[in-house]
Order: sequence, then structure tokens, then C-alpha cells
Amino acid sequence: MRPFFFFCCVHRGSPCLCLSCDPPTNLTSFLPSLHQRHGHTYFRAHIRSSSDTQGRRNLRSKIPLSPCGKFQHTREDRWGWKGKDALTFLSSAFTHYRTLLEMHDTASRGFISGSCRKVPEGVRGGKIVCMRAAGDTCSMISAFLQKTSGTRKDGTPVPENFRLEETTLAPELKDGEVLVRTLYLSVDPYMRCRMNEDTGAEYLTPWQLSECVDGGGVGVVESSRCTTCAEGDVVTSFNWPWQTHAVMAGSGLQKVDSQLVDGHLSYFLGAVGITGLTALLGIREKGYVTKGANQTMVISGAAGACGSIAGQIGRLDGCVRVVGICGSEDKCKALVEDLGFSAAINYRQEDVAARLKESCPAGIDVYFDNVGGAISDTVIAQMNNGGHVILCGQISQYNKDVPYPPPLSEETQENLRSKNITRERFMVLNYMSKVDAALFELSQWVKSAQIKVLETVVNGIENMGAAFCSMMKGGNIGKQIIKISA
Ligand SMILES: NC(=O)C1=CN([C@@H]2O[C@H](COP(=O)(O)OP(=O)(O)OC[C@H]3O[C@@H](n4cnc5c(N)ncnc54)[C@H](OP(=O)(O)O)[C@@H]3O)[C@@H](O)[C@H]2O)C=CC1
Ligand SMILES: CCCCCC(=O)/C=C/[C@H]1[C@H](O)CC(=O)[C@@H]1CCCCCCC(=O)O
Repeated sequence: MRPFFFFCCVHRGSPCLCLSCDPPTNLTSFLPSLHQRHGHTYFRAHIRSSSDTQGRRNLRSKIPLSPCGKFQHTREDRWGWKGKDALTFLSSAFTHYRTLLEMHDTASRGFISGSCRKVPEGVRGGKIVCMRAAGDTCSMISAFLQKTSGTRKDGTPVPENFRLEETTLAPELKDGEVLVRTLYLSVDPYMRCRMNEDTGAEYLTPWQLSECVDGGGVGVVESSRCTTCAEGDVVTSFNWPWQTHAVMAGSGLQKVDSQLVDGHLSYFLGAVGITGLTALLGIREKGYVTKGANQTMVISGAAGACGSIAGQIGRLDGCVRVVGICGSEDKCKALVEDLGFSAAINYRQEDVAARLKESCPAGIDVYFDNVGGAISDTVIAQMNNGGHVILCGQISQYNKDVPYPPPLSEETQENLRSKNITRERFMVLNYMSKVDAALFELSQWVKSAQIKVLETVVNGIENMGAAFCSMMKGGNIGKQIIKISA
């Protein structure tokens, strides 16, 4: 929905409430339907007073507005309530302001006291910005990183590392900007590294304590002053702020085609997004899978976002055995029964070396490594001569103070060298020229159910921090998604 602005002003001696919209199109059809659809419209208030040295006050209030009167055309780009209807609205609005201002700001209190029969002296272009028209969703909530003892480079992240703030969006868009409503946000392992002052990876910038946290997101354009984005477009970005709404530069957003995912827009953060691409391009660029070569592939972190897709692609690309390693019985069951893995090993309960011997009788040719550490040492020890390790990630090391990729043990280095095993670092962002074709391929596989998609969806921005921490400990099956709005 397009944001719009009400201006309180004196119009020929009586208060007038005007509505302005940029560009001023579709107002006639838009306004009547507003109340029909939502019953109540909630407003967020900005007000400017002559005694307010900081200029603008954000009152952070919701003002229920009852349907009243009919809109009148007052100027080419303005529509408004006049006379009695305007007074009714202003009266309730100012009553509400007074309560809030008494709580918030004694300096501003003077100008709203007294009668609301006329616009009080001192109010200069007081402005009420409509943020949202549906129930409680009018706030813009942002998530910030905060220090807690023990969680910097070494240590497990906790939900208390994140705090929420409720703020108001700047109402006017500048040239090139768009207002987006966030639909889904992603939490990803690399974010643990962004919690550190030194991320340990040259392409990752640290999150700043006072700035809104960002990452992968998908949303819908609600209004636009950017030539490349239009209202209703579905867009995505790697640098989406953890906010319910955001004003962003249109040039930083990629438009996506909902048909690619049959309307499952969260897939743009997973199977038909960065983690699907990581699985596909990682295998294609570094896995050297050859049809008819009788290869066995092992995947660690196999029930996660990348791993669950990688195993299915390994099979589709021609591996005869695909074995997953993951952290629970439920995950093992999902891999074998739902995704068609040949076998699955629960590393928390089983002897990984013994189970690998049993489930990979011809040895291991390709290893899609998501976790590193002891699990990877064990897998590499059972790899065949001329095998290939796809070095995708090392999540078992992200809570430690080590560089990326972390150093290998002498024994594992010797295994790689003596068996001529390649172990090349893979980074999906280095293959952006191949992304369009790869996304199409993933989309076709998903649509035809040759690839099944698993997701763990949590609702609400207030649960972002907890969802991130849970994913880091294995709380997810498939891609961890946070649904922000419908
Ligand atoms: N190179 C690239 O371009 C990219 C790399 N990655 C990397 O891929 C890997 C997977 O990412 P993604 O699919 O998004 O995340 P996942 O969906 O796989 O979630 C993380 C999973 O890691 C597992 N895990 C956590 N701690 C450990 C541990 N100590 N030992 C073993 N497993 C652990 C948990 O599953 P469980 O219950 O099995 O323990 C958890 O569910 C990460 O290492 C990430 O950094 C991701 C995207 C792009
Ligand atoms: C330091 C550990 C990194 C391990 C590998 C990994 O998880 C990489 C993930 C990236 C993947 O290539 C695609 C992504 O979305 C991940 C990186 C995102 C980069 C965003 C950069 C944001 C910033 O730093 O400003």
C-alpha cells in the first residue's frame, strides 16, 4: 500500500485535514476501499511545534480513525476532510497527542493544551503519517546487535545479542528510494562471523552495535521513486535490514519472478536462492561429479538449507550413493524417507567412522563439507584417491576465534596430499554470472518435485535472534526462514 500524508492546516479559518499522495494517482479508488477493507485506520504521528527545538517529535502513537465524511478535492494533488469531519478527527487526534506528550515531553505540552476547536497556536504544518492500515502492524520494528558478556569471537550466540527497537520510517521517499514491506528474512551461519569485530573473512563486514542488523531478505515494494522498481514488485537483497518495513535504495534490490517458485516466495532465500545456488554451483564447480562414474557423495550438515539440496542434486547429477551426516534422528529420517538419500548418520549418537564404512562400501569420492572439524577429518580419512572436497562452510568452527577457513590437522593435510584429493574453497558469490541459469534449473527441479524443499518457519521479527541461535545449534530442518508479514 502506498504511504500517504495528512496535513493539519488552517483553511479559510477552519481546520482542514488534507491528504497528499505522491504521485497523486488512484486516490479516488484507493481511499473508499481503505475503510471497507480495514474498518479502522491507524496513524502514526509526527508533529512540529514552535517550542520544539529539535523540530520534529515522533510520538509513536496509534490513533484509531473512524470512517468519517467524504473526501473533497481541495487542490490538484490534495484530498481532504473539511469542516466538521476534520474537527472530529483533529479533536480525537489532539486528545491522543496530549496524553502522549504529557508522558513524553513537557516542552511541547503547551501547544496542544486547550481547545481543539481550532488548530492550536504553535503547530506549524503538523503532520500525521499513515504507516499502515491493518491492526497492529503499523510499527516498523528493527533488530540491532548488542553485546552480552561472553559472546564476541568465542562463544555461542544467545537471543539477548539482539534487541528490537520500534521506530518510524521517514515518510517521504527521495529519488531512487523505495518503501518495501518485508515478507521473509533469512538467518545464516555466516552471520555469526558478522557478530565479531573482525569477521575473519575478507568479504564480510561486521555488524555494528548501533546499526540495524541486515542479511538476506525478500519483500514487496509498497511505493517507489525508483525507475527500476514499481509498486507490487517482489524484490530481494543480501543486505536487507531486519525491519518490518524499510526505505531502501532501489538500485540495491533484485527483482524476482514469483512464477519461479510458484508463489512460495520464501524459496528465494533458500532452494531457489542463495543456499540452493550454493549447493548447485558448489557441486558443479568443485565436485567433479560425472554420470556413470559410480561415485559416492557424502554431505555434512546434510539436513540444513545447503546440505538438503546438495544431496538431492548429487543424486540427480549422477552419484550412485548419497549419504548425509546430521544431528538428529528426525533429520536422518527426513533425509532418507523424504529426500531420497541412500543413508543418514546421526553424528550426535552414532560412530561416524563406523557408519561411513558401512554406508559407503566403495569409499567416498565427493564430500560436500558444510561443517569442518572432527566430522570432516573422519570423512576425509575414508575418501578415495582423486576425490574432491567441496569446501562450502565450516559451521562447527564459527563460535571459535579462528580464521576462515580454519587450519586443518596435520593428519588430514597428509590424507589430502597423499591421496591427491582436491579441497577447493567455494564461494557462491564468485559465480554470479551463472546465477540466472542456475536459478532456472533449481526452479524447474523444485516445480517438478525432483527436488523437495524443507523449511523451518518461525513467525515474527521479535523471534529473529532466537531463530538465528536455534539454527546455529541445529534447531532447523531445511532452510530456517522467519516470516515477517503476509
Ligand atoms: N560457500 C558459500 O558460498 C556458502 C556457504 N555456506 C555454508 O554452508 C553451511 C550450511 O549453511 P546453511 O545451509 O545456510 O545452514 P544450515 O541450514 O545447514 O544450518 C546450520 C546447521 O549446521 C549444523 N551444525 C551446527 N553446529 C554444528 C557442529 N558443531 N557440527 C556439525 N553440524 C553443526 C546444524 O545441524 P545439525 O543438527 O546437523 O547439527 C544446523 O542446522 C555453513 O557452513 C555456511 O557457512 C552457506 C551459504 C553459502
Ligand atoms: C566466514 C564464514 C563464511 C563461510 C561461508 C559462508 O557461509 C558464506 C556465505 C555467503 C555466501 O557466499 C552467500 C551469502 O549470502 C553469504 C555471504 C553474504 C555476504 C553478505 C555481505 C554482507 C556484508 O558483509 O556487508
